[in-house]
Amino acid sequence: MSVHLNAKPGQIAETVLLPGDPLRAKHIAENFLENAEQHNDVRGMLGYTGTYKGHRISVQGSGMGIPSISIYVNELIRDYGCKKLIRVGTCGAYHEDVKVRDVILAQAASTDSQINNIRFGGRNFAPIADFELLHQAYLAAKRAGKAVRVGNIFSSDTFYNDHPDHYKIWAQFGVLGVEMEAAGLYTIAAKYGVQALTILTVSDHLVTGEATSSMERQTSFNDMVQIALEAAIAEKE
Ligand SMILES: O=P(O)(O)O[C@H]1O[C@H](CO)[C@@H](O)[C@H]1O
Ligand SMILES: O=c1cc[nH]c(=O)[nH]1
Repeated sequence: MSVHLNAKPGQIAETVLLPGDPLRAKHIAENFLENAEQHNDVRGMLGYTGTYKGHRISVQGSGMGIPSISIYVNELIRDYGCKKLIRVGTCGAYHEDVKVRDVILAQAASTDSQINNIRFGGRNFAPIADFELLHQAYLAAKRAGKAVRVGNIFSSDTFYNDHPDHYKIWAQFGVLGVEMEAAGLYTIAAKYGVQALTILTVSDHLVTGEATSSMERQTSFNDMVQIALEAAIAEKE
């Protein structure tokens, strides 16, 4: 047990998929894992553990924003010994050639969060994905014939921004889209020397205004989950 997880010792696998939405965790457990059992219900942040192709995998809701995912990632690593953390989230796209429902592998995460500014005394840390996981996710996508984009994304502290045009400077520097957690996940994984990756499905578009429904964000985007699971179980090359 930890402060925000009531799983018993050993109930959470070393590999954990992390959707922000706890109901997406339930959807993944019910549709992708075998013999899935719920391991967490604290604060309704559902978590499950089952198997995928014979490998033990957990899926744990992480909530929205860097403060929330940081709580779960700290406890998963420190209290449950988790070693491979793959966020499966949604994002807004910054470029016209990145389409709604496209999948993005987040190679790095820029941010406006002040957490790392405080942590590193005003100097900049570059939060990056684990290369092996990124590589395996890319290969898994290729094998499945799914096109993916790989690049920098923006982990924002706000969903509703008072300066909606601010995204354009990130777009100009090649950042593919916006979500709210990856920079926190990558930083904490680096601190503890564990593997982390963020895989995102584009749920809405800042340029075109196109958007998916909240139900689709909860229950679909299966390509991303498949890629995450295949990357999670891939043997190191
Ligand atoms: O769909 P999830 O994984 O929650 O990710 C995105 O969706 C939420 C905002 O709607 C934020 O958490 C953002 O990062
Ligand atoms: O954080 C997010 C997630 C999806 N879409 C956005 O615009 N922002």
